[in-house]
Amino acid sequence: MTAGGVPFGARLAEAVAARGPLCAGVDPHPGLLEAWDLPADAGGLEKFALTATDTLAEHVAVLKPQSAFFEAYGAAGVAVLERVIRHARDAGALVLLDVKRGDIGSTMAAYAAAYLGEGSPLAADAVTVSPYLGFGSLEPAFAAAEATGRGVFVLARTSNPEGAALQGAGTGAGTVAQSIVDAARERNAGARPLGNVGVVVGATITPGELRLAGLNGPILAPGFGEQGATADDLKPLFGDVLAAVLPASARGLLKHGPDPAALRTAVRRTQDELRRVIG
Ligand SMILES: O=c1ccn([C@@H]2O[C@H](COP(=O)(O)O)[C@@H](O)[C@H]2O)c(=O)[nH]1
Repeated sequence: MTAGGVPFGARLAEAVAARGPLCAGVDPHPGLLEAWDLPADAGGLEKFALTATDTLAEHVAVLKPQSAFFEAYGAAGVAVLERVIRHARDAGALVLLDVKRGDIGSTMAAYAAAYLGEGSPLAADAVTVSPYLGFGSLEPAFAAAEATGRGVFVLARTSNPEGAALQGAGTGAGTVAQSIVDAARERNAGARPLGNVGVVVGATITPGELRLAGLNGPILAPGFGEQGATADDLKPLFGDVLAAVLPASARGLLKHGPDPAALRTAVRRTQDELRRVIG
């Protein structure tokens, strides 16, 4: 166990208690770079990502860089991502790297080493993973997370409308999405205060689609903000497990930049809205 010897679930609970549940996305969209009057090159990416990180990270429990927008600039983009991870952690935020990786076990072990391995330049506090090759294929990521005090968020029912047909498809035990939640619940059994296997459930989905009670793990809820979900949607959707929810917003915050004061105001306003419903 590394990361100070404290498991991810405990570190997350402490961060949320101190800073609230908002997960701020750092998504350097080309459209946002343009809106911030920055060039669509590695220099523009660096200015955007570090301004966003240095402004937001000290105010939120979790910062979620979207790897795709960094990878788009090749090695220079990945170098910026490494700096974003370091800056965010130095500011006291937990870093949830949104990479959505998933592969056969032997390859998954290499992804786990890259994103969850102690000393890796891209190691974050947690990553998103895709269970499309089977929940069990993610075992190397679960093992690495357990060994290093990090977390894994498994896609269950995503926020995009195209996810519904596949993830809502029935199996003997219910839907595909439900089977992912149930498998995560098993892995988190007995952990206190929260296990280190989270699920991704979009804040945009219909209430009642999933049974989340007893998950005993964190729930990343993207779709909050620019994709249309609001703070008032959270209670009907997550009910008794609301305290474990991390509502995630990227564009909804970042569109207020590049002025750091305006970004901070947007974060505070969003945190106040969440406090009203989550407490
Ligand atoms: O179900 C999912 C899983 C991940 N995402 C990611 O979250 C952000 C959302 O950005 P917004 O600007 O707040 O819409 C983005 O990085 C997605 O890849 C998601 O939206 N839905």
